[in-house]
Amino acid sequence: MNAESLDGRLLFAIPKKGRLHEKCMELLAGADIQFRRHHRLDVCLVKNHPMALVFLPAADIPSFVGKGNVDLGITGHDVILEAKMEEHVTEVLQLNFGKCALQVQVPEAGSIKSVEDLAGKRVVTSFEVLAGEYFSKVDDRLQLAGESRTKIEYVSGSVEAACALGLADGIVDLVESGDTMRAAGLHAIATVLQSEAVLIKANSPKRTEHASLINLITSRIAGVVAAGRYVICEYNIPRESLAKATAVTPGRRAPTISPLEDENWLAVSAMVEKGRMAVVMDELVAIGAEDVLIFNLDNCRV
Ligand SMILES: Nc1ncnc2c1ncn2[C@@H]1O[C@H](COP(=O)(O)OP(=O)(O)OP(=O)(O)O)[C@@H](O)[C@H]1O
Ligand SMILES: O=P(O)(O)OC[C@H]1O[C@H](OP(=O)(O)OP(=O)(O)O)[C@H](O)[C@@H]1O
Repeated sequence: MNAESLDGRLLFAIPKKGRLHEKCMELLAGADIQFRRHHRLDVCLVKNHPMALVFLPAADIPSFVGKGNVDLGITGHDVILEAKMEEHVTEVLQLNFGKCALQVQVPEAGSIKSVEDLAGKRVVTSFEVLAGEYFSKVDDRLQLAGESRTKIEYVSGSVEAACALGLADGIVDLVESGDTMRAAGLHAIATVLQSEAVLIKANSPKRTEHASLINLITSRIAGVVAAGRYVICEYNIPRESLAKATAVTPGRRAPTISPLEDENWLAVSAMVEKGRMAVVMDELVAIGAEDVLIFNLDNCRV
């Protein structure tokens, strides 16, 4: 592929590997962004839009978008702050995956119990900017100066091994399930920030002709994300219990209510947040609902 074939195309950056890659592939399919990625090629043309995908490390995406070389991107909120790009990009959508927390961790068995205990000692991390800012505030608060301030050291991966290897007294690393942390004999003593994957766009794009395509792609991706967040709940309810039942399933705008052949009963259909699904079903059954059905959404525009 040559540079000319990218002329006039919107550039959309996607994490090339790691935790966010697979979910991004699902989002692109759900948004009907069609492409064929040739083996080892990191740029590929989209067949059904004037767009090209660029596959990049998640950590590099904020600066490509922030500098306007790339128009749209998907990456973690954490790496946007680590790259100091929060004023150069707009987080257009939260994508409801890649959820994790950047936490200060220390050996479970050791004598360090708090951030104040750790201050002034050695901290190893892949997030040297965020860890540096965090401990700089702690050091200021404790009035630590010069050699007494916390020493932050960068490593690019396997951060959790640093304490066992004698390189660090504590680490700052991402935690999702906590399995990695526990397996390394560590526990969290503070949270620096919460993160999830986000769709970002350039605040100062090099090309301005793509605004309407950016809006179209954003709305398609928003539809796929919402489809993963909601289910459709349908049930039958005795007419006299309708008010109680619709208080449990108010829907996004309002529930759909249809008559049944039996005039004492009504059918209700409403969108429900996936995370509330089991509780909603419990409550509906307790109120007298029958035939409670849950349907997943493939896609939607809400
Ligand atoms: N355990 C996790 N759970 C959820 N999201 C995560 C997790 N680890 C990382 N992330 C998110 O994914 C982003 C990229 O992290 P990842 O470790 O996949 O990066 P990578 O260095 O590009 O890939 P790899 O680790 O394969 O080299 C992080 O900045 C964070 O936003
Ligand atoms: O709390 P958990 O669910 O165990 O997830 C946390 C781990 O996930 C990430 O690493 P990843 O597995 O992506 O590999 P990496 O160390 O190569 O970045 C992160 O750096 C932690 O090590």
